[in-house]
Amino acid sequence: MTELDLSKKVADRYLKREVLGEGTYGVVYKAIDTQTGQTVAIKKIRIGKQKEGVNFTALREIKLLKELKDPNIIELIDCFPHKGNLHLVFEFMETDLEAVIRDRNIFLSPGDIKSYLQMTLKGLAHCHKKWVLHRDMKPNNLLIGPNGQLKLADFGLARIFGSPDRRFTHQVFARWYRAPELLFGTKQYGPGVDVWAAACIFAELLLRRPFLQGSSDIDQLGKIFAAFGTPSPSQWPDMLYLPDYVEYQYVPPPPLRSLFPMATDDALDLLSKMFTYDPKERISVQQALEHRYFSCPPPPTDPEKLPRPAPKREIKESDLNPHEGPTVLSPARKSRRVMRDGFEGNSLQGDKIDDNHANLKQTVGDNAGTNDQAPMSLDFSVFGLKPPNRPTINRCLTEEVAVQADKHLTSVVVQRQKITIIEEKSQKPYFPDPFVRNLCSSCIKKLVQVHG
Ligand SMILES: Nc1ncnc2c1ncn2[C@@H]1O[C@H](COP(=O)(O)OP(=O)(O)OP(=O)(O)O)[C@@H](O)[C@H]1O
Repeated sequence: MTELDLSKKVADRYLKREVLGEGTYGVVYKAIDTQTGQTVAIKKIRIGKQKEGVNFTALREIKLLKELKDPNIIELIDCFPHKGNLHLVFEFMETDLEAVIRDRNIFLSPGDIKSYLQMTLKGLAHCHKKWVLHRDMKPNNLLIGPNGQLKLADFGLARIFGSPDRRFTHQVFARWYRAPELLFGTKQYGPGVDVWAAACIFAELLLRRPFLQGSSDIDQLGKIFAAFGTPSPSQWPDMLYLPDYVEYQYVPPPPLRSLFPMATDDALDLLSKMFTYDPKERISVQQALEHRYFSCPPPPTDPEKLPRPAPKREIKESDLNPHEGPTVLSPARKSRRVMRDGFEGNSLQGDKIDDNHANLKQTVGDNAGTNDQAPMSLDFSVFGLKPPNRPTINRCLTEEVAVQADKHLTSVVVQRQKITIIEEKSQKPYFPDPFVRNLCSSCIKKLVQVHG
């Protein structure tokens, strides 16, 4: 039997049902395994048409993932090539951690948070033991099964198929979980990148909102430094030699307690160890699991007793968590200019949001050395409102800010394409350039119409 016959035979085994969604690597279908009757999720990965057929190196690597069997890792039941696509068959999962975090009807007790973090770390520990990194940890990659078990999904895909293409809007927010060494362009990284991401998820569980919401890679580093202080070379000696290293203005670290007012001392201690700048000094997943946070009361909640989110597609806008908790604003980066000269013809709506970031990055490079005021990132909590939804393709992320800004601002002055927003009370410029930078041209027009 040829490889092709074999793959056709396997493909016939699964009865495709509805599309569950589309991710970075392709479409995911619900399906029934006709041999076992089991409901499965099939991820169809586009690998393009290749003359020599499917990419068997990728296939071989994927088969290795099949060996990664652990209660906290989603089981890769099967994989097969079919019509130029790789099909990965996974156990079907009900929901994911993002849905839990965002469902405001769910109260997460300290024991619940501990349980979710423990399951996350246990899954990671198993893979790190086998020298496999995840590289794309985020709450929607942590799936939750019918018995409350949390399982890591998309393991190793980033390595096998390359890093997710960040031009896709739905991938933009993966940067919120990226370790500083990745943001500084390191080529050599290890399990520490997953520990950092797990720390971001821990923080998100505590705050019920994403912790460090950078709008570009540069802004992401700014957010990180604002939260933990700008790292000194003695704190992280290798930092100076990283490919994309640039010096940031020094900011001292605020007390961690001020960012997580409700966390216990043990939780804060573990969090600070997971958020260590130098990846060589960062706590390992195994050490994290042995931290006293897990052995001291309260015990982690039994997975079966964890609060269950409403089925994914039934979550309504009104159920989303309001934005609460402290603000993290970015410190300025030295010697950079991010403001573009004009906005006309530079609409940044919808699926082009990330192009904006690309433009900004370009501008930074082009203007390195100028002394314009470096931007602070806009943090949505200054408006005391909910954070932006994770974007969908057609959503203008900045629109919401513009609308909220309406309530607080009195006028927008447009002068030689430079826009100043005047604050109501003080009548002084409010969030100058950096704020405007975050608005797309149509939002600016809207503001101008209202106030100008
Ligand atoms: N094993 C599974 N069981 C049930 N639903 C799943 C499973 N795997 C993925 N899904 C669903 O399919 C959809 C697409 O998933 P996929 O993992 O490809 O992308 P994503 O997680 O939405 O985004 P990204 O690619 O950026 O991680 C999501 O709604 C996801 O919840």
